[in-house]
Amino acid sequence: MTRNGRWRLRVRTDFSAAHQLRHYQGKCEALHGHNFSVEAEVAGDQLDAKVGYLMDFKDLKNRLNQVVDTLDHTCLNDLPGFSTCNPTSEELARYIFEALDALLQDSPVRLCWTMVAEKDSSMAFYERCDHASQDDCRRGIS
Ligand SMILES: Nc1nc2c(c(=O)[nH]1)N=C([C@H](O)[C@H](O)COP(=O)(O)OP(=O)(O)OP(=O)(O)O)CN2
Ligand SMILES: [Zn+2]
Repeated sequence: MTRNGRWRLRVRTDFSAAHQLRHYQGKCEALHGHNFSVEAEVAGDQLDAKVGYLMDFKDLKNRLNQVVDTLDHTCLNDLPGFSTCNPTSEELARYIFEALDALLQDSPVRLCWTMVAEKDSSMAFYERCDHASQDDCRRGIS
């Protein structure tokens, strides 16, 4: 059967960490902590023929948690990934995107975006931006 649609899956997790924003003019320049929320969304157009899912939510969340575990209960500024850039929500979303994207190479889905929020009212997204259409966030489509 020919289909025009595709599926997207989104998973959510969180971590706690300390950070300070160098060059920030204000209280965030001092060391402080957040309970960060993290989301990741993937897309694909092939369901597993037997189970009828794109990818097991559990598997996707495990891979996201593998990345997030490298940040949990750390001082983010001390991590190698943030030696030259501030651990802002923006940089954290990019870091998580790149690490998770690598972990999804053997999977049937393509990572679309990641999101990091310090609180419910402020969040940063990092999304794929390559030659393929932004909208065609799936493998094999150019
Ligand atoms: N674009 C971004 N802006 C800010 C970031 C960031 O990562 N990206 N980060 C911070 C600090 O981490 C700061 O700790 C944020 O604290 P917060 O309590 O949210 O700041 P406010 O005092 O402005 O919060 P209220 O909503 O007023 O309570 C700052 N900006
Ligand atoms: Zn902060």
